[in-house]
Amino acid sequence: MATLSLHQLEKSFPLGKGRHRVIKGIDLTLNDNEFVSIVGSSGCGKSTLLSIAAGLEEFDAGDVRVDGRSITGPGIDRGVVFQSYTLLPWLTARQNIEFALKAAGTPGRQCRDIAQQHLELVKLGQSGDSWPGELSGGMKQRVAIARALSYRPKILLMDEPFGALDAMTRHQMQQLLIEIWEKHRLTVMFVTHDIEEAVWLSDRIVVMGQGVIDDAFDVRLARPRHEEMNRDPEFINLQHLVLDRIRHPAVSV
Ligand SMILES: Nc1ncnc2c1ncn2[C@@H]1O[C@H](COP(=O)(O)OP(=O)(O)OP(=O)(O)O)[C@@H](O)[C@H]1O
Repeated sequence: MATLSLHQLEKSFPLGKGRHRVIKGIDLTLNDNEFVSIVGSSGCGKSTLLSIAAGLEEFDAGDVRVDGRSITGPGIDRGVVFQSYTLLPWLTARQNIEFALKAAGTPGRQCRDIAQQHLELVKLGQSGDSWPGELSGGMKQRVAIARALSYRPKILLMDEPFGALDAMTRHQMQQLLIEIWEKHRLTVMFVTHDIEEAVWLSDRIVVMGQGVIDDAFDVRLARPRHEEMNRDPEFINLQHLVLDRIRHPAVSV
């Protein structure tokens, strides 16, 4: 069970002599095991919202709850993956995961086994001794996902995780993510600029306007999803609806 709920969230940054209100009273709940993508034009506040949910960014007012409990900072109930790989270059792939496990309080003797299990989960079972500099972008991002999942969070927060990857690798990573999501019953918040990716992956797509939730669309395509689905009229129609909403916001702010 893992629900993530944001209530009346407010966030502003200093700007000149005043403040720039970036999140304006957002209410959003991600249900247990739900895959929710957040899309919206550049600068509308997607990353800020995700960072607040991760506990990495403070907020001015409102409440963030995991299973009903207010959070005040990062926690092992939430795993986070960013676009930049954020691996420590002086540690091997396995050591990067072990480092996170130790920080999460896992007894030292268990760390190696858990790290190996998670390398296998992301199909890098043979690459544990590689240095980040020896890995491709897709492999680095798989290590970052393994690391985020290693301490068994029920919520995964991902900010443009595949944005830096080529189309083929990106597609492989999307498939891997869906496999992991189905196996581990995760609740996922996924920020992306790619509407096709959002439709392909999600149960629900939330469109942000400037600091607000502008609209939301349920994705009613059957699972498991497969490549040919992007020719399905429902898939294409939904892509157009989402794009249209980004271009023509419903909520004026
Ligand atoms: N640390 C900060 N200090 C000041 N302003 C910030 C800070 N972080 C974000 N902002 C501002 O907050 C607004 C929202 O930024 P945010 O990165 O959340 O948007 P985004 O929707 O994720 O954008 P993009 O799609 O381009 O990544 C922007 O106007 C940005 O300039």
